Amino acid sequence: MQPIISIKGLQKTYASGHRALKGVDLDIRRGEIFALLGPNGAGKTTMIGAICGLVNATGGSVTVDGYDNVRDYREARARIGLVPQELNTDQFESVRATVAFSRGLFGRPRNPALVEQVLRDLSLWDKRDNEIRELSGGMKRRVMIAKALAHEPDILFLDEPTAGVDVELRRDMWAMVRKLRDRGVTIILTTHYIEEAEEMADRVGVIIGGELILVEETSVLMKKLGRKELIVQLAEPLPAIPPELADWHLELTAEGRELRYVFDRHAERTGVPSLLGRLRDLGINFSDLSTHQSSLEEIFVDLVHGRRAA
Ligand SMILES: Nc1ncnc2c1ncn2[C@@H]1O[C@H](COP(=O)(O)OP(=O)(O)OP(=O)(O)O)[C@@H](O)[C@H]1O
Repeated sequence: MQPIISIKGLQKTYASGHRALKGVDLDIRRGEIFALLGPNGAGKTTMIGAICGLVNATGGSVTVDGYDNVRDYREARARIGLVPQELNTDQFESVRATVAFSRGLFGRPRNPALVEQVLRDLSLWDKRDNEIRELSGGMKRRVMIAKALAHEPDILFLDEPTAGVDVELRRDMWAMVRKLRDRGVTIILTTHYIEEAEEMADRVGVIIGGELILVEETSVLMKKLGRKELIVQLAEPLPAIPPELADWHLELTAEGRELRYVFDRHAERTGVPSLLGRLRDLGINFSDLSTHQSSLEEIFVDLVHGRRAA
């Protein structure tokens, strides 16, 4: 199937000279939930802006459902709903009018029943006549989503949808995202949280320093990220790893005082009990054991180094 969004060599250099996107290639599949994961300043918002035509790319191209997002801007943009990180709406307007107006902006005919449905889906119906400024922060976020959905887009972008929201809103947000996906809407969200990507996304892209360094099915990525390290502090230093321990592919560090074993924390058999049993059989005593789970930051660093080495 033809991808719904096709990004080729996308570049953005800001007037300051900062290269926020360094040639990104990516195809978004029709109907998937795609999470763009990366630390602060990685280029996530710039990338969304460049796809939606809000940021002028300095190189490359983007097609949305076959429409070039510069040449055929209106056609491309009409297919996209965008929920930005920041609130950008008239604070004195009512909730219902805001959402209905947004539909009109895309040249869609009036459809009060649809606006009602969108407001109900987002638990905003009771607030329909309130002015935006009277709403709580969480409610305002919901309005931004309603606004993005008012013209029935095929693609929804959510820029850090759960940054600073409470548990209830987060849960509602995910329920809504799943419902939209079931209706065939393609969803692209940005996040700092690996757990969020794990829970929600079909695929994950990792962006660092303006480069998309990895795109992977979530299940495959989680396997890679599930690596954990066991460190065995030895009572007596070893000159070398005994051949009887070859199966575990250990590393001997700290001048022979530590054995390091990397395992998959999701695996049914981690190999840890058998390793400890074998150490005992070989008469290798240890003074302490500790485990270490890679943090997202370390994983990012590893990915970047791995890429440089390659
Ligand atoms: N208008 C601008 N002018 C100059 N530099 C900018 C501009 N907008 C963003 N940048 C820079 O481009 C880089 C990428 O910013 P961007 O907002 O895309 O990152 P992000 O991954 O969305 O970060 P965050 O997770 O913090 O939202 C950052 O270094 C940022 O300072």
